[in-house]
Amino acid sequence: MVLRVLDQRALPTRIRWRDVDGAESARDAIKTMVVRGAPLIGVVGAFGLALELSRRDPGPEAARALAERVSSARPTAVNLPRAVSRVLDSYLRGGANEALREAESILEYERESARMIGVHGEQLLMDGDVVLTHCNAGALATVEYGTALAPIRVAIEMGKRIRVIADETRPVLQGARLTAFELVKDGIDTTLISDTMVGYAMSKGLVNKVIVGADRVLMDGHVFNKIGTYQVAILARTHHVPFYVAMPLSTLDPTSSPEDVVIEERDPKEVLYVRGRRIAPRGVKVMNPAFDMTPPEYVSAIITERGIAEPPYRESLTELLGQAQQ
Ligand SMILES: CSC[C@H]1O[C@H](OP(=O)(O)O)[C@H](O)[C@@H]1O
Repeated sequence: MVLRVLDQRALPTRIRWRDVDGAESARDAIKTMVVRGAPLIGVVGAFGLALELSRRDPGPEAARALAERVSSARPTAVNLPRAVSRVLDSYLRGGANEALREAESILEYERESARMIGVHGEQLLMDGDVVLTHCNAGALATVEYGTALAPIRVAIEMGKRIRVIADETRPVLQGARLTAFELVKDGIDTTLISDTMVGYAMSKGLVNKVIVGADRVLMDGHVFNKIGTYQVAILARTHHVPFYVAMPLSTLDPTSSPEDVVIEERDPKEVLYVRGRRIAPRGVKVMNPAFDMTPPEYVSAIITERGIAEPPYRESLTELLGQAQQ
């Protein structure tokens, strides 16, 4: 048995599939961003580990080592280690079949969470709104509805006229390549802008709301998301545009402090090249942090599958988490 995943590095110009049949192929698919997006890498990591455990039944020590290989593929999104840990615990507790059942349960959880984020988040959108989004937090980052794109999809399903502005999201271009791909395919009115145009669009009153996804959210509302999110949040605050974060509770990290979170530094080539063409001279230095942190004071509300959390976030997120654990 294998998990067939869409190679997102080839989108939007080519549809290319890749098989994940174990821990190493899952690690490689996640690390090289064949698949990306916090919930989706959790799902792929879970299945990669579960498929290997069900094929080899390697025993506890080897299983722990395999889990570590998958969990360490990317450091920032909390969904990955959480999902892998759930599969490992299931294997240690109940064997290989239990591990596969846990992976399937994680998939179903993310599918239903995405839909419910849409149902709750839709209430924040008004007919005629133009919603700006950053990076890709759609079906290609999760399962089906997405997170940031879920309220947009549900609002449109309910008859609201919603238009989207997607920024390109350098350097990996998830906005231009993935969000635009998804929304055009769905027939949703979408305008692509470069990252440098966000301030201009807001200054001209072209943006009514912002919704972004998340890779890790702390209990006090610090949001770790794609690089560039922080500056979108600052601009939204400056222009009095509500800035919403959409995330399943699987992305909530109840224990870490901001200084504990590792911001992934990716290959400088992602900045030096665009689709294989070099755009900067040899010898230039490069920074390539894949994520940044947005402090809670810039976050208008956090949309989850259990409802909408409003400041102060420690109280509201604790309440929603408590409901989820009942
Ligand atoms: C719904 S999680 C999507 C989240 O993941 C993206 O990062 P990457 O493309 O590097 O996996 C980005 O931060 C999105 O908001």
